[in-house]
Amino acid sequence: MAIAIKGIEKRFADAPVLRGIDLTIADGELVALLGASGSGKTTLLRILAGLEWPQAGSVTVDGRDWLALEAQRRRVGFVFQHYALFQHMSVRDNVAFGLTVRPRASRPPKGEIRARVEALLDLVEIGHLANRFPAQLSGGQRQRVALARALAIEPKVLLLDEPFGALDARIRKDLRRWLRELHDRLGMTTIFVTHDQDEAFELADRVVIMSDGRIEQAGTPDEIYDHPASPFVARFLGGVNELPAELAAGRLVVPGADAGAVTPPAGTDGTATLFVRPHEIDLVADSRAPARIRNMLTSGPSIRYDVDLPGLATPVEVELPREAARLRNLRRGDAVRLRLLRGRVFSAHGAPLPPAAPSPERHRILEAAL
Ligand SMILES: Nc1ncnc2c1ncn2[C@@H]1O[C@H](COP(=O)(O)OP(=O)(O)OP(=O)(O)O)[C@@H](O)[C@H]1O
Repeated sequence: MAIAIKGIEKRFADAPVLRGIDLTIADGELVALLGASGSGKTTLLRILAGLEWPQAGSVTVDGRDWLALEAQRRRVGFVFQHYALFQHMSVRDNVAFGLTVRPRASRPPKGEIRARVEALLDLVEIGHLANRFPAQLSGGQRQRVALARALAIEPKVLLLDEPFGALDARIRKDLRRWLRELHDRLGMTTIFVTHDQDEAFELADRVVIMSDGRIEQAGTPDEIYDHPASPFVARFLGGVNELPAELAAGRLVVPGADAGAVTPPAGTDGTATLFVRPHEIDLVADSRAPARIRNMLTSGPSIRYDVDLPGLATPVEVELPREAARLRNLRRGDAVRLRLLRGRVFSAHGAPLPPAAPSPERHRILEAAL
């Protein structure tokens, strides 16, 4: 089902929680809502589920006005972080619940319910646990039961609110992969809320970054990683250096660093900020350079350097692959030139500046660095 959300506004006792949400989700898409606590993710999900109503805006699903439909008629599967399984019911009965409580006219016959539940338990790989009770299951197993229960009504849209939030990191990773495969097999439109950036980027076709009731950016993981739309998104993704820069006559100047490889943005001259990730910087020993290595530490397959650049309060973080670091043979206290290989430029008032066409100089520098 394709979902079109337009101009959704929601206030709780005059406190705005959603401030004009516009989002279109394609049929069969897997979308992650990612954002800090309180940014409105759960509220948006609850509006889609029919558990909350907005003060303004519309939601249409395959062209149908969803806000006019009661929750039960939306055919939505919903899984919360704190999966409320019925403790007194077996796994089998929990999964069958949504079907057995249907009005007689739309309730499938008993035999069909049984067959559907067996098939679902197999699908989520817990057929052998059908007779157990929730208290006899691990967290990951309970989560699978909750998903099977949500899938039993053959939802057209699956909404997951931090579905793996309460589980430990390793199980989360396994369940992530499993959920992606399940989604691809069943092909329904799925929206899930998460705090976890890795989870959103690994699992979703598209990630929607929310902040303070607004969508900051919606895009594929690559689009968001490579082209953050605002300093907020660039910072939210984390692990980025912010270097003061100047744009002058089509050139990007970063004091104390060599920015020749960064595509200078087209736009007006003036002050800007370059957002550059640690692995997008190379270091070259240069006794005349103003930057100094303050610290270095081994971090798995790479070496991380803290580099002091005059005028900057915090050191610039640089990450080189081990082999490159060995060739550079740098030590603490060495003077180095920072060669910026890539980066995103935002003007002083925060707007991203569109990149200009790649220059031959950029190609030359990038080739030399690789
Ligand atoms: N029923 C309610 N009554 C009043 N305020 C509410 C209600 N539900 C949510 N809020 C407020 O709305 C804001 C957004 O909450 P929401 O749960 O949508 O955020 P979230 O992004 O999902 O956060 P989290 O990641 O912590 O779950 C919060 O400030 C919250 O306190």
